[in-house]
Amino acid sequence: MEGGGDMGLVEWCRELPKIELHAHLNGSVRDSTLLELAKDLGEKGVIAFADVAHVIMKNGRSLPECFKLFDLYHLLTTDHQTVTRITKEVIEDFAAENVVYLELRTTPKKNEAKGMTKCSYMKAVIDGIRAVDTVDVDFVTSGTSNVNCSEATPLNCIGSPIKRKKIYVRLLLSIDRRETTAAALETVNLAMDLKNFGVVGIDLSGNPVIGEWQTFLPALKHAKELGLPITLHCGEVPNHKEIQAMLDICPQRIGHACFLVEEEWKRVKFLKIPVEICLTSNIRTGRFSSIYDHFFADLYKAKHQVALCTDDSGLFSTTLSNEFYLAASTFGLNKDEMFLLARSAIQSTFADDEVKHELTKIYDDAANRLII
Ligand SMILES: CNc1ncnc2c1ncn2[C@@H]1O[C@H](COP(=O)(O)O)[C@@H](O)[C@H]1O
Ligand SMILES: [Zn+2]
Repeated sequence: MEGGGDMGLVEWCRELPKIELHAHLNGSVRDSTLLELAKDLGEKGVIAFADVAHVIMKNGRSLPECFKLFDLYHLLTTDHQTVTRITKEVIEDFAAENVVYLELRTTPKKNEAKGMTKCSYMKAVIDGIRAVDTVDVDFVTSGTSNVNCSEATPLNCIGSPIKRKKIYVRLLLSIDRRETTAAALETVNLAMDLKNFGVVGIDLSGNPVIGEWQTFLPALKHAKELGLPITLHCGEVPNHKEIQAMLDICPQRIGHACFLVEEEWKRVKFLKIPVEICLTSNIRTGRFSSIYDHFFADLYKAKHQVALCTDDSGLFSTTLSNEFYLAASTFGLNKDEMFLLARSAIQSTFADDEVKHELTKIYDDAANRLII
């Protein structure tokens, strides 16, 4: 290791300014919060707390188990007040790990029983961003917005604008693979309405064995036409027809890419599509029996643009610092290389040039401390 003084690798990975590009809001909730929420619902007789607590604390989950768990998470978290709370906590947790730029993704949800629309869900998320108090947040990209949403409080009336910069938070709106074309289109239109509230793109996620590509395609095409960047959960299962179709629309990034075969990798490399890599998630869900088999090393050697990410830091009990440590210790990267890897994610963000410039300055400042 060349720099960073006597700092041990764990501490160094934590100190390193990091950029998180693939984090699902509900997958990033603290276990302690989930347990507290489950206890509340248990006392109200809505769920059996003992069964739920056991599931929340379990380690190592298959991909189908993860999606069952998300249904439970959503039962616990999907009311306005709780959405606001978890958003606040998740941002504070990322900031505590020295994440300097967070692209947080979430699926806007309708829940008639709670009087929730996709728009009011997002308003609750935005309230959560504004409620962060352990760090300063750069979030609002512009002062006003035309939100065609029938909320009592228009989004452009929520609280005061920008605080002093510390962590940049931007949002991606996720389309869940269970959704209809109409619901997916609604999400894209909402993203467009919220561009002035930190929304920078669209994600496609959810259980990869559910849903047809043709269902999402009109919404993704619409996003493209509107100039909204897209990232896709691509190749989480070996569905090669869908992988081809996904690459055909040239997304700005892809996530996971676990089951891509050589021809598909050739296309990803040719198209220079950055890949969001979630090591712990891929191992925990059983895609790779050993981390040494992970394709990270191949992409890294090929100098293909990659970003280390957590996916679901709560669900998989990880942090972005831990993901960097894992990469360094497994693939033998030194501190200089890790620093450049972290910094290189700037180009893959969906942020505007001004933010990219600010992030570059953050890394320039940190370089003296961490690698010289
Ligand atoms: C394990 N790998 C994964 N693959 C695919 N989709 C995933 C995922 N992890 C999370 N999600 C998606 O994110 C939602 C939870 O956050 P939000 O409710 O949107 O905040 C899940 O319901 C799923 O649709
Ligand atoms: Zn994901």
